Amino acid sequence: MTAPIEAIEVSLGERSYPIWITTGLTDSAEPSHFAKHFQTAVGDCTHVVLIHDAAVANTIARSIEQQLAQADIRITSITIASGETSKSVSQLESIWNTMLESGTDRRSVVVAVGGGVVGDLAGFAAASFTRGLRFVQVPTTLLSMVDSSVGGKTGINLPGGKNMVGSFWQPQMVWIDTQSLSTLPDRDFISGMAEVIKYGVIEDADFFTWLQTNASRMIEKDPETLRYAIGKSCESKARVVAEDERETSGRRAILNYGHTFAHAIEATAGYGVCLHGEAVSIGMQMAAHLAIAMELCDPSLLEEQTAVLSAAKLPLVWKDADPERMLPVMSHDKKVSHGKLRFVLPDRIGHVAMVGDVPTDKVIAAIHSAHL
Ligand SMILES: NC(=O)c1ccc[n+]([C@@H]2O[C@H](COP(=O)([O-])OP(=O)(O)OC[C@H]3O[C@@H](n4cnc5c(N)ncnc54)[C@H](O)[C@@H]3O)[C@@H](O)[C@H]2O)c1
Ligand SMILES: O=C(O)C(=O)C[C@@H](O)[C@H](O)[C@H](O)COP(=O)(O)O
Ligand SMILES: [Zn+2]
Repeated sequence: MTAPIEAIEVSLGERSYPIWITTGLTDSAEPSHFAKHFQTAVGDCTHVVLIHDAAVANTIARSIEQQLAQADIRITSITIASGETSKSVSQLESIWNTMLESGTDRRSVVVAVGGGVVGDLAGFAAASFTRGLRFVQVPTTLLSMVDSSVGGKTGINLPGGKNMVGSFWQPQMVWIDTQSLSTLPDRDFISGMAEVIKYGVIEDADFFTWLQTNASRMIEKDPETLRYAIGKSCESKARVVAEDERETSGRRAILNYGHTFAHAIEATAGYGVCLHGEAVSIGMQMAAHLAIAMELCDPSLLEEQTAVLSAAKLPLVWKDADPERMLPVMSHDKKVSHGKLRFVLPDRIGHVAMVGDVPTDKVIAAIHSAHL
């Protein structure tokens, strides 16, 4: 039997915070759980800007609003239209204006309720309004529970590049209630599986072995299996972020495995056409092909990765993969150093390295390898 609530610490000195993992406690008979943990994490608070995805407006966002109101906290509620196109300059400007009109001040707290889109957008609104407000993440998709709510990367997209404007801004607490996954569409759930599998390939070979048996059980949403995988993923992310909060030493860049290709797929397809996790799955395949071409790893790594991604029903190829369109977008990748692309490539399951000086013809071949 899983404990009703578990905590994982993100250890960042004075910016440390807890990730709480529960199943059903947000809506439980004793409805003060969220409010109690919220008040412990943020301290004094009389005003919350509750930024939530339209898809959860009548479920978890409403429960949280009611609990905060019962604790005598004034709420300014902002609903965000579902989908990647909301991570935009115009949506951010609209949030800033609502914050201004509603009397948001430096003691206000932003609470983000939704998937990675709302978390990244609301996090950047919190980081930028009056130069920084406290904020809390309440992730409601698998992807946001295992990845985007943890670690403090916030931001928005530009048409020519993913996450091009943003900041590192850590939350005060992450509140995961796995019960909210019951309403998540299958396609979005499966998209999140790519980031779960990523942890196995980049830094946790034992977790990868576990996924070889359990990935298919996860997509059946078996509750115990899900809780275990969410916990392992959060531990993995917290470990890496604690070692390199702002991606300065290079350690944190391992979390970008597959993303140089993935972000170019998302931008060239048009945001929202290929979901982030779908693009990460295809990008991991391209990266594994590239690692083999660079003689960094054995071809069996690609076979094992393909098997687990397939068990999770993730896509492995992209019908419109076009190097001519993708390479210019890839040149804006945040790992580019002195004008040169660098890739996170695996040398064995559970270990990756940052590799520069990759010949362009090999990159083009890797893109073609995952072209339908
Ligand atoms: N900051 C980071 O470290 C980080 C990490 C990984 C990904 N990301 C970003 O996260 C975004 C992707 O996040 P995502 O996969 O959560 O997508 P998302 O936020 O677009 O959510 C996916 C879909 O699920 C809906 N939804 C959300 N919660 C729901 C629920 N409980 N029930 C029913 N529907 C629900 C949303 O309306 C949306 O249509 C991308 O922009 C990506 O770049 C950021
Ligand atoms: O937290 C990180 O660091 C990551 O790289 C996690 C990624 O899954 C995530 O998609 C992130 O937003 C990508 O960051 P970017 O710096 O390449 O925009
Ligand atoms: Zn990602």
